[in-house]
Amino acid sequence: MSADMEDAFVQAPEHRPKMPLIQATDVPVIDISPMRMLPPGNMDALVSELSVASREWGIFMVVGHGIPEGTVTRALEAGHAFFALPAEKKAVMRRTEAAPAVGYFDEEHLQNIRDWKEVFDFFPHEPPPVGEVEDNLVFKNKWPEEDDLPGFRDALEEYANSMEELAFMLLELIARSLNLRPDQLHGFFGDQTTIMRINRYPPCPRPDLALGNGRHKDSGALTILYQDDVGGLDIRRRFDGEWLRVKPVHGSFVVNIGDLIQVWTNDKYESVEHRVSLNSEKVRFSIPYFLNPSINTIIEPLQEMVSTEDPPKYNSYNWGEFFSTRRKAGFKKHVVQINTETAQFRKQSTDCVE
Ligand SMILES: O=C(O)CCC(=O)C(=O)O
Ligand SMILES: [Fe+2]
Repeated sequence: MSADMEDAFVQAPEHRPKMPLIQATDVPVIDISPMRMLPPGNMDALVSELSVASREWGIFMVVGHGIPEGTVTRALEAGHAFFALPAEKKAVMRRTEAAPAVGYFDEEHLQNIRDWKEVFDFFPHEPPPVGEVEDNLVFKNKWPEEDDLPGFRDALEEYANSMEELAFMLLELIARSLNLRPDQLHGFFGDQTTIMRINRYPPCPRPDLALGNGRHKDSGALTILYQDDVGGLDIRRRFDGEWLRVKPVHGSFVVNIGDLIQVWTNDKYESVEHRVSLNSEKVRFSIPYFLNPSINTIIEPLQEMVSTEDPPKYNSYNWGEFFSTRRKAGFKKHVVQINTETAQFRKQSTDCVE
């Protein structure tokens, strides 16, 4: 199809980016500094801003988070150094079909089409093994040798610790905005399966045909994303399906409401569909932190979020099984696409009438 790019990367015509994109100028930017004051400042305004952003957008940016710029710079520099390693060093850390959870990878297939990117993933807390079943994921990080990349692991762990603190602050704000106990969501994250990732999107000869990340919704609880100033993150506007570019805001993090919050809130908050567009000149880096619950969590709408007038819109599902299927599905192209969307657990209208 294209002389300078393999067909594996080519998106179906309806999913190709149509340039130029509209800039999303009004994605909410939320200053969370009242959360960090001792004693905490008045949070009412903050909680209601967050509620509107989560309800209407499913995505917002946070500033006033208190994370030192140096923490971000060190993680970013570590990422640059990692991808500059010789291919044979990266190959040692490569995801394998038997252990497709974390490590280095450059063949992820979101929506069964290859993404134009390379990634390094790790678990900030290695989760306990799932059990005896042979088919299960191996939860073991694959770090480079310290001699090859001095300070790499420290820089990423420092960044992950900051993200964890921020993630728990956001969970508290979300809980407050739903009139739940401030720590009500915290209990889901005991043996968390959170993943941190560094994405490197190289310049692409055909940004009109390929994507750095195919369209998707994040399946965990929350994603906190650093993006550099190149730009490429696009979100899909709900009311008309139009794709908009999220302009990078220096010093901010992008927060995505994930599918789990959508299910827990029985659709009061909704995750946002997004993707990454490419360009032919610049390398782009981003660092997502995917806050995921404990492996054996049963996911279903929270009792407090349902009523006789608003019955549960989702069937229960097991996070570990879903997580494992989704990680495995993205490992390669399948003849028949595997359904790894949270939407598969939505009750059909006939299920509701029991
Ligand atoms: O690189 C980005 O801006 C977004 C990445 C993303 O959506 C993901 O890794 O899930
Ligand atoms: Fe994403």
